[in-house]
Amino acid sequence: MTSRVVRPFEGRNAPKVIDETGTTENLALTRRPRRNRKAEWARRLVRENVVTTNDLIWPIFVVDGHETRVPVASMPGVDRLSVDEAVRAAEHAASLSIPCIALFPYTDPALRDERGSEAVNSKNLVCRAVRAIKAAVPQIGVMTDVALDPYTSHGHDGVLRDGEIVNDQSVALLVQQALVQAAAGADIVAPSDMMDGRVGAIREALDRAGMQHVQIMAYAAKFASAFYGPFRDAVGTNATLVGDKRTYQMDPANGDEALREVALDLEEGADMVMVKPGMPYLDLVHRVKSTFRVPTFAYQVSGEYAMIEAAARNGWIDGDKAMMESLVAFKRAGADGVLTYFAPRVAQKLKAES
Ligand SMILES: NCc1[nH]cc(CCC(=O)O)c1CC(=O)O
Ligand SMILES: [Mg+2]
Repeated sequence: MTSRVVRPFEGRNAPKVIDETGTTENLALTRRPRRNRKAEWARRLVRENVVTTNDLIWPIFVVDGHETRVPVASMPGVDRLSVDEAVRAAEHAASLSIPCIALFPYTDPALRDERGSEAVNSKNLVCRAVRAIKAAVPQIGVMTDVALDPYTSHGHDGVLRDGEIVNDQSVALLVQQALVQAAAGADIVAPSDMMDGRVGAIREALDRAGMQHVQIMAYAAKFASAFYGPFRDAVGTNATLVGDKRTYQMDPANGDEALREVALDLEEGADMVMVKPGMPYLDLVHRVKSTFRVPTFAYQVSGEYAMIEAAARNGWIDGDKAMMESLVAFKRAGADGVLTYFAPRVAQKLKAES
């Protein structure tokens, strides 16, 4: 062995070079953490967290058309799917045992208006997709996004009046939107708009309409983030968005406030809560889970996906390994599940390894 002690150091455990070949005395270590890492079987034995297919929610973009797949340039590997293709994707997800998919529409620009009226049209693209998917693949969970941004001419999640996103008037529309989605067959409605009081209002309206079984996943701690850029390409809101969303989405500097937001949504009846984005906010995934002990989800958002894919496609990181590492990090932080564009790839990989 040619290993040598380079820097001299003293103490009980100092290894002494005992001959000119560089051989040393063993350190008198009681604890050697490396023992538990000595082989793959040993690492498997002490592994604290695992990613399973049960942890995955797959976000899917839908678009008008027939047998149509429109690539999202800023999300390599992700396409917008026409309803028939979305049904095929749902079948694929079910065959991989992915428990749930989440639908996001690219709304025809001609249908976008000041109030986002298309959001409450019971025959809109998302409602049609939900009906088709639930008819063909009833065993998969379908989640819909409650927010006006893909439907408004200004790209905001609520109603814009005199330069302000007006809260209570927005909530009234969001309630109608959640109702048409639930009536179409959505299993989970997921308000991502960050208006105050919308969870309670939606819960009450669903219950009054006899839809007590419809779950609410609240985007409870959602931040005004630069990591949503590619998503806004996918749903066409980069083109429409006027200004930014900082009067309703949270300031990335705040952590305690996220706990207050989560507490409110739980009081109002949220069944599950979400932290979004994911990786830059793992501290909050951990704090939310350890504070409330409720089903807690993280959204690995479009920009996170795009960063990993861009680096991988440049040969700068190993994409598959980075994907799995990012997902186990969510589990380690305490997430019960992750919304991720990688879902089918992860499920495929887990299936191949089992
Ligand atoms: N209500 C909009 C919405 N729902 C999910 C995302 C982002 C998801 C992603 O980036 O993957 C956004 C973007 C936004 O708030 O502008
Ligand atoms: Mg809130």
